[in-house]
Amino acid sequence: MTSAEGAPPPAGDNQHPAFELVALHKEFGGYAAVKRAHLRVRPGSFYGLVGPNGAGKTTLLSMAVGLQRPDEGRARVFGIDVWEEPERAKELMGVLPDGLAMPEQLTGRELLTYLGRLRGLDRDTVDARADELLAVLELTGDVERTLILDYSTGMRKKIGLATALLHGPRLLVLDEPFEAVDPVSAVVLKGILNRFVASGGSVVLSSHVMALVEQLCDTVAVMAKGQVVVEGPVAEVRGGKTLEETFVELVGHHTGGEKGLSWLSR
Ligand SMILES: Nc1ncnc2c1ncn2[C@@H]1O[C@H](COP(=O)(O)OP(=O)(O)OP(=O)(O)O)[C@@H](O)[C@H]1O
Repeated sequence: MTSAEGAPPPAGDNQHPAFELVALHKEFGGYAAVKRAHLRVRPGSFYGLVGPNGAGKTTLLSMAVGLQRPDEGRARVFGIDVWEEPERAKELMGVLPDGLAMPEQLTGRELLTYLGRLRGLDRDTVDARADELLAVLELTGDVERTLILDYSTGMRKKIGLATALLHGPRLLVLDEPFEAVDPVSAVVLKGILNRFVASGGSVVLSSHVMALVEQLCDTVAVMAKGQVVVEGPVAEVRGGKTLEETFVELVGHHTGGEKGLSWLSR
């Protein structure tokens, strides 16, 4: 639903969910990777999406942000339909997809300048924001001359986060933002995300690190086999245990760790 005038909701308008996924469904060759999944993220929420390998998290998030067309279902950002009004939705959203393809022959600064200009920011604004983002994410000094081609995986995550933040979105959708990021940089990233939420932004992130989700997020959804099996405030979902214990109880069914691989025994 959009406002009567068709204009984007004003920055402080919290009458819509920040992110609303309705019955999103995707099959690959008859295999349902995501099965009519629902999510609702309230404005100002720090929302964690967890699930075992292959649960469907990346497929769900990539449909939700407009990168992969769903077979069925809807995705809305502050009431704006991602598939019907992609440009308006993208103004409101900053996205860090999994395995982001980047222009490899650019430096980090060139990438930010290029994307900033593409998104309609004036040159001075782009330069000022790029300066700040590169400094905060420790991508300055010698790194400034490094092409993205030669970036490490963690550096790619950081420049990816910078591109997601550059246009000042209200919602961040981040697929495994902490993967391969060193502990010092992780503290910096957490600080940035916490500040973003404290100033009224909303964050949805997927992660395999339960301690991190427990530490950062107020709400969590657990996905398994293409479905959201539990969703709620982290404290409620944990129910007195650690999130990791709850997660393993909900989706863990492996016992093979103690048997087999006998050739590894000394
Ligand atoms: N393009 C594709 N073609 C065929 N199958 C796919 C494709 N993309 C995803 N899948 C399948 O869909 C399922 C969900 O994959 P997805 O990457 O969404 O899971 P995930 O929860 O993000 O996993 P992980 O935690 O390992 O990153 C998997 O079985 C995967 O093999």
